[in-house]
Amino acid sequence: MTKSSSVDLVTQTDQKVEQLIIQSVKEKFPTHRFIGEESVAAGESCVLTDAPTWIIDPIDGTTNFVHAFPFVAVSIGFSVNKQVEFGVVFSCLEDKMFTARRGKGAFCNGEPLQVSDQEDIKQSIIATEFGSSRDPDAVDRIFSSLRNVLCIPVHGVRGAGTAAINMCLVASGCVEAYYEIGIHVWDIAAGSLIVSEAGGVLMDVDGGPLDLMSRRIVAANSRTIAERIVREIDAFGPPRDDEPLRR
Ligand SMILES: O=P([O-])([O-])O[C@@H]1[C@@H](O)[C@H](O)[C@@H](O)[C@H](O)[C@@H]1O
Ligand SMILES: [Mg+2]
Ligand SMILES: [Mg+2]
Repeated sequence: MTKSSSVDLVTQTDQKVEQLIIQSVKEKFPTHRFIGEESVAAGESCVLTDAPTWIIDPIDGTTNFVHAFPFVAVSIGFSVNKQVEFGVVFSCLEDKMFTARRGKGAFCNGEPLQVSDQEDIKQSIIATEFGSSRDPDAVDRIFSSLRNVLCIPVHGVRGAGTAAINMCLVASGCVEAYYEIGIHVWDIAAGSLIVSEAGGVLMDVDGGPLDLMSRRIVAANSRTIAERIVREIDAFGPPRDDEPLRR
């Protein structure tokens, strides 16, 4: 089925996985709150409060899932006082479980993760996505930023088709940075902690501090690389996740 547009997909599997996660967590933590992609699509509110909150993307990479393009993930972040305390991204087909707890490091299948130490953007690979907007003005701006980044020049630009896995690629040192405009809080909550606990940095595409609800992110191995990318991005602002009339 489709949601906000003909290219914004959802399957029964997305909905079932989200229900399964929420039901099983609720049994143990009945007072906790949830922000789940498919619950929000069904009309639930999407406001991040100070209360303990599970932020869930049941399938990150639904378009990949529908087409059998082999990168999909389950992403779960847990926040208290609007700060992510732990994050888990399971890259299902790679069978890789990425985990991070604030102040305790990031891991893949139990092995510690460390971002790349490459500080020369010209020796870097950058990950990004085209997103699910097909509004011509937004697409022009995404392409203009992409052209600017590619022509720095960088070694390459890649995209796995899932924000969560792109962020785990930053944490693993396979790419130096990931940026995107148009993602949602459930795409990045877990991945943001995994990147920072692997030694990386997070910022808004305008160089300010990351705002999980702003639908914009730069996640990089270093401030140098992040700020260099920020210089090339045409930063526009889609409706925020916590804006009541965003859908
Ligand atoms: O919808 P979904 O498959 O959970 O999540 C998707 C992301 O992971 C993808 O990388 C991004 O470009 C899309 O805008 C969308 O947010
Ligand atoms: Mg997603
Ligand atoms: Mg999803």
